[in-house]
Amino acid sequence: MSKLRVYQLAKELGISSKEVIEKLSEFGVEVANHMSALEEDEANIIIELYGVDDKKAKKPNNKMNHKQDNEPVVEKQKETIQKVEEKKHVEDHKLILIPEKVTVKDLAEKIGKNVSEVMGKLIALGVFATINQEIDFDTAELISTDFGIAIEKEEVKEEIEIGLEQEEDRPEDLKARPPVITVMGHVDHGKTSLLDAIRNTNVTSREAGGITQHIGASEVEVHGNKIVFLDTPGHEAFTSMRARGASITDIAILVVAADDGVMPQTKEAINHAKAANVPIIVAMNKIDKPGINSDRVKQELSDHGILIEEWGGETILVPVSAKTGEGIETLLEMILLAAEMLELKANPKRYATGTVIEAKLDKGRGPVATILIQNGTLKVGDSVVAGSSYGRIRAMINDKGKQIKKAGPSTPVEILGLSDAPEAGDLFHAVKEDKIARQIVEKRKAKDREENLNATAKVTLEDLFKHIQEGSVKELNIIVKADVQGSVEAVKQSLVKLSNEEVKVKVIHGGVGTITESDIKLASASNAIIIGFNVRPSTAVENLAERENIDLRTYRIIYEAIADVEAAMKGMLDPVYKEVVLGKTEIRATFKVPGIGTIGGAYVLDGKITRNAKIRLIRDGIVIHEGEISSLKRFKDDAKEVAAGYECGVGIANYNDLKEGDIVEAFIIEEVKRV
Ligand SMILES: Nc1nc2c(ncn2[C@@H]2O[C@H](COP(=O)(O)OP(=O)(O)OP(=O)(O)O)[C@@H](O)[C@H]2O)c(=O)[nH]1
Repeated sequence: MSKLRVYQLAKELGISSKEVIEKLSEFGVEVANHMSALEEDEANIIIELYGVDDKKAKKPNNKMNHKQDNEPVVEKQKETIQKVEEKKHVEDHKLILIPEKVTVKDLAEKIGKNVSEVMGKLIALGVFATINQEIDFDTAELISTDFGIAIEKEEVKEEIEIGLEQEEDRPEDLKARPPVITVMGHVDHGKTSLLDAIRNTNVTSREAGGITQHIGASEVEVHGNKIVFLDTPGHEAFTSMRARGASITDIAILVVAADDGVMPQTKEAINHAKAANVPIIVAMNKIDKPGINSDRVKQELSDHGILIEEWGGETILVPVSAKTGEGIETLLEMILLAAEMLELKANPKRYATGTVIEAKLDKGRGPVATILIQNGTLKVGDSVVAGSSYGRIRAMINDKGKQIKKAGPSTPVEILGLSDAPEAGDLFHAVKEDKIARQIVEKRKAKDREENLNATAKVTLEDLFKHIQEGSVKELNIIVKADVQGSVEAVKQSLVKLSNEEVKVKVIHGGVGTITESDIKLASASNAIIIGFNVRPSTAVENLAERENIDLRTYRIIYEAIADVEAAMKGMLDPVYKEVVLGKTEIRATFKVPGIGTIGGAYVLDGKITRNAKIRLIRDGIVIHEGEISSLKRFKDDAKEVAAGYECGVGIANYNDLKEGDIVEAFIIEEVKRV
């Protein structure tokens, strides 16, 4: 007699595979999944527990032992079982939520481990963090997984999203929902053909021949159970959508052509599905082709961490042919079984939430979006928000092209009535009233604008040529600041003359004085670079420029600035050397030392000053001298370097006009390794 599989036994007894697996586990029998084959005595445990003569019993009966005098023993056993079940239930449902950043201490506490254990794992990863140091979620997840503990990222609710906060679902409101499937695999392995074949098995005679609306997802029905398939290529669903925080797939079908085996995109698909923690079912396609070697495919899968059930692993592999239809029925059944194990549930009673799968601007119908409802029920007339668009549902169309009035969890629907087309991966929410929807979107748009302004890729002389070639830069905006008006004018004129057919050089602002915060802001808003002559920005301004990614260059000689810009435009900029500022030191007193000259009593404000550094003397933001250090002392002793927060005596070679309040900027010249 062939061995009974878990799901077959479960079906026999009218209970779920999950229940069988759990019961077996209580009796010390661990099985991988519903496909696992059971030994006779293992199956007997369950059969005895649920009763052979009462096949459809939903609850364990106490006919384990038919002798009346053993009744108390049976009762006791049940009580044991019950306790284990309760404990397991609590453990299963306790979600450990960890924020994007977490201190080592908090992580240890949350996952119930000693700080030293957590640190040990961190060190093994090459991360030397202190107890109060923050680590990111990915690292926290690696460590927790290592302990065998699953954690989830705590979503931070932003103030602007308050209108979307909803109460937690009550357990009694949760109802089973259909699984949502993504098909992944290497190019030409048959993803599209497989989806078509699946849809074709499912076309009812009424629909056959009718025009099926393409809405980016479709529902098929197998033995009265629904399965939702997304058309989005699996990779996209896993990369762009995941990057935007959307997780829409319950199970991934990995299509592997039997005649081709595991290929680069197959590997990628495996990695994506694993990273997203989505179970995989392998559809070994094209089995109708002659001379295929399925063992080779299985071996290759195993080499990439996918061990199939037949080889003692957990992954189900179904041989199929999208061409002949062979195996499609089994594949669908396996999807349903896997879905059963996941116990997918949602609450149809709440406002709908979901994810945008596709969206476009339709000439006749306006913005049209296909959304997958993941929780709640969406009704025509509901006020909704999706990304930065909002509106009221004017009409809903299902995947069969039929207008519907409402749609529950795991339903893909096309919706009309949004203000603009949202983006794929945008989250979708129905809200109480139009006003809330509009407010949320206004706030989101304002935030986007602010972020965009900050995130615009800024032009630099280094990458100017690349931008010119790509055609993305047609104008080079420059801000010129100099110590005297004459220099400003001279630089402006020389720069403007550099304009050529591809790019026009524009000096959008020029002025006398040091480089200020408002220069940086202007550069940021107009994507300009800043050139300074004999002027230096303060540390605060320098930091701002760095934060805003502004290319800020300072020169002593006009010709050098012009030459740099010219070279950059031709793609020949070759800054073999670059200046690295070490730190700034303030002169707080001056002393005349006979035979040596003026020495400044100084305080190192930031960074450091070193004996061998070059220096620049800055007074009121203007460079008045550039040269070298002649002496650097701490008290009476010569010092090699003095760090921030310390006092020192500084002498400048061939320069005696030191004044209180002068800034000595120390720098070195480093060679730039060109990429
Ligand atoms: N013999 C045979 N050919 C198949 C089968 N499934 C797909 N094909 C063929 O394989 C080729 C690729 O199939 P597609 O469905 O376009 O593959 P895909 O993975 O969707 O390809 P991309 O969308 O380009 O990534 C087509 O020529 C199909 O006719 C099958 O089961 N048997």
